[in-house]
Amino acid sequence: MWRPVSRTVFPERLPEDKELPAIDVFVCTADPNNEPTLQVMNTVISAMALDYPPEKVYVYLSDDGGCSVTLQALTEAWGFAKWWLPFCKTYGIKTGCPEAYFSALEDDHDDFRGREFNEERQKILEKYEEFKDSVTRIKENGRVGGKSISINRDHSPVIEVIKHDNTINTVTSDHPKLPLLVYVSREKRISHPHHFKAGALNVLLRVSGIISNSPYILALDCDMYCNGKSSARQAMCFHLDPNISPSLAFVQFPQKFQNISKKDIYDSQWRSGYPIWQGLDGLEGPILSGTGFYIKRKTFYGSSPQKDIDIKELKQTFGSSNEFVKSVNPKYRPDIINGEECSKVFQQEAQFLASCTYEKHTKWGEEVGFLYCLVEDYLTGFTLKCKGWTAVFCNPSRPQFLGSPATNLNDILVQSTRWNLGLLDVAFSKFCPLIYGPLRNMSLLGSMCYAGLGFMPLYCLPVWGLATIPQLCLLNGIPLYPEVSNSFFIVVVFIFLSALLKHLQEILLTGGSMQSLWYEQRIWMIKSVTCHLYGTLDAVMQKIGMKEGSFTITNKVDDDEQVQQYQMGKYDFRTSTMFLVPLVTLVILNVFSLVVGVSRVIISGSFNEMFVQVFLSFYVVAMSYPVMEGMILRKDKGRIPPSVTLLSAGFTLIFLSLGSIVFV
Ligand SMILES: O=c1ccn([C@@H]2O[C@H](COP(=O)(O)OP(=O)(O)O[C@H]3O[C@H](CO)[C@@H](O)[C@H](O)[C@H]3O)[C@@H](O)[C@H]2O)c(=O)[nH]1
Ligand SMILES: [Mn+2]
Repeated sequence: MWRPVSRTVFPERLPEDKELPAIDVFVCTADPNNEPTLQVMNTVISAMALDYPPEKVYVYLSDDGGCSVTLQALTEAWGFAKWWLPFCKTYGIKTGCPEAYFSALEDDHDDFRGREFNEERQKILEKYEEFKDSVTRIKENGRVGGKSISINRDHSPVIEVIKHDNTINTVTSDHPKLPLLVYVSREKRISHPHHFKAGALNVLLRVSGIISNSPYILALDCDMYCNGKSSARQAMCFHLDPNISPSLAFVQFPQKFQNISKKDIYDSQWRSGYPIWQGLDGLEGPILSGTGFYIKRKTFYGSSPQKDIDIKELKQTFGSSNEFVKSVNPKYRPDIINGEECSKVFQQEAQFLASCTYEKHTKWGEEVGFLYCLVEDYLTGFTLKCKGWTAVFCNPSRPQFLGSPATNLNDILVQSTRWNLGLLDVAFSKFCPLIYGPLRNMSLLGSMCYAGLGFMPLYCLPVWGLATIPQLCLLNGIPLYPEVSNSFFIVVVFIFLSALLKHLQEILLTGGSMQSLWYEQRIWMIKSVTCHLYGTLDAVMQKIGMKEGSFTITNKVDDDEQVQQYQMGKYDFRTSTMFLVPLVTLVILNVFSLVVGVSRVIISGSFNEMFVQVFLSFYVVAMSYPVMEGMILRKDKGRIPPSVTLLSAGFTLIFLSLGSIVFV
């Protein structure tokens, strides 16, 4: 049964601080050119500032770019955190993210706090400015030829405990307790596959295993900062609840975004997603969504809630590190946190665990850790459910994690193509949710939700069909749908309206406006005919071995002009011809079929039998107004280049000739 669940937590009922379990926070970054270093550091600092005993928080930054710039900036971040954390604590600042706090995105009512606070705030602001300057300087120095920072794709592992302080457990006013901060850059060799984010997370799982081995892990993308400080305690309300805890794998918070424009023309908030997460919470739990989740470490070690790890096969499964194998026992407390210096032996072991050959002949990425594919979150979460683990969806009114949305069409389409490829790749593998799910512990409804997402890229087929076949038939005088006077006409109207009204209902229930319907329908159509199509083609090519999947990092650098256009609700068509041509071709085809169709209806009086087809062309044309505007009226940089229009007109001609061959 579909039973959407809303949850409330009571953190005041948690046990005392000294009884709370430790948490390892994993932050991933991969490219300082596309992922602004300052933003990454803000995410790290916001995680350090979580409202949780600092000696029980260990923050790990994985740097897949292997850039010394990131390491240097992290050291600076640690220096700033020494000021920032006590300030947040003393004054109960609601967000631990300094950038959000100082840029007044935050609603901490500072005006009412008095002089002492204002002086202190000013001092911290100066420290923050100094920190920002030093990050800028570090980046300037790191640029090659004044351009971009070079990504090191061939290097040995680098693991550094940013500050390991023996006084970590003592508190004095000038020596605040800070969470341990660790920089991890795994070994990269061009000849070795590195499995993208999942590979990075698995290295973090191992390295953290011999440093802190915390029973819970919070994973964060580098652009998703902790907007609230209480997420850890909120998550523990579930993880420590004896009624659900034994089978509970993770607590997922929604991915929410700041600065979404009013019109949200690219549906960056992905509105349709979270009602499904809530519904799934009534079954086995929400889909794992890559970032903002607190997960039990044990779930990564291949066991099910009822069955423990097979001790005999430890080394075949986890690789040959004795230290790591010891850590698979949740009770194991590594030496480093008992106050020992970060020894040479430890360094060697950590480097071994982060080397690119470590996983050879082990089950990492296949059965343990994050599973290797482009959508590691979706697949890992799915297999956990199949083993009998459950999850909960925690969606408090104050968003606990906030990211920056993609603000231009190109970023949206590139990102979505990658997801589509990844999803379809899973859907067509042995993990096909419709088969693998029901054969294991998953309910049919739960499996169908996973399948709905996994097979989503195939939407390109019906959408392409609806955007071409009725139109070509109309042009060739072939009626496809019931006549208006036919009683079956009502069925067509019912199907069309019910789909539209269902979407409208979702929008209105989630605080959107009537207008949002058009924006969301439009971007859905744009995605269906472009990135769903390319994702599907990529998946097919990958299956037959003609192409290898790759993880193009989503750009996180905002271009001011693009942001302005986005905020005004203007589409930015500066994207590749590959994305524009299918879109423009379909628009031209529909305009043509509308004009000819209407003329034909008037001349031949066939309104009755051709109504639905004329209406479909009209609907597509009406939806595509911004595309036509981009082709004809706009003269700015974000318009559709005439060369694309010309090329698309050529493709339309091909369609028309094909249509007249097939349908005549
Ligand atoms: O080789 C890689 C590639 C990516 N990343 C990191 O992975 C995160 C997500 O990458 P991003 O480019 O932001 O991709 P998105 O499409 O925005 O990410 C969504 O989709 C991913 C794959 O499904 C999920 O892992 C993410 O959590 C989810 O936010 C970022 O922190 C990256 O730095 C790495 O560490 N190594
Ligand atoms: Mn992202």
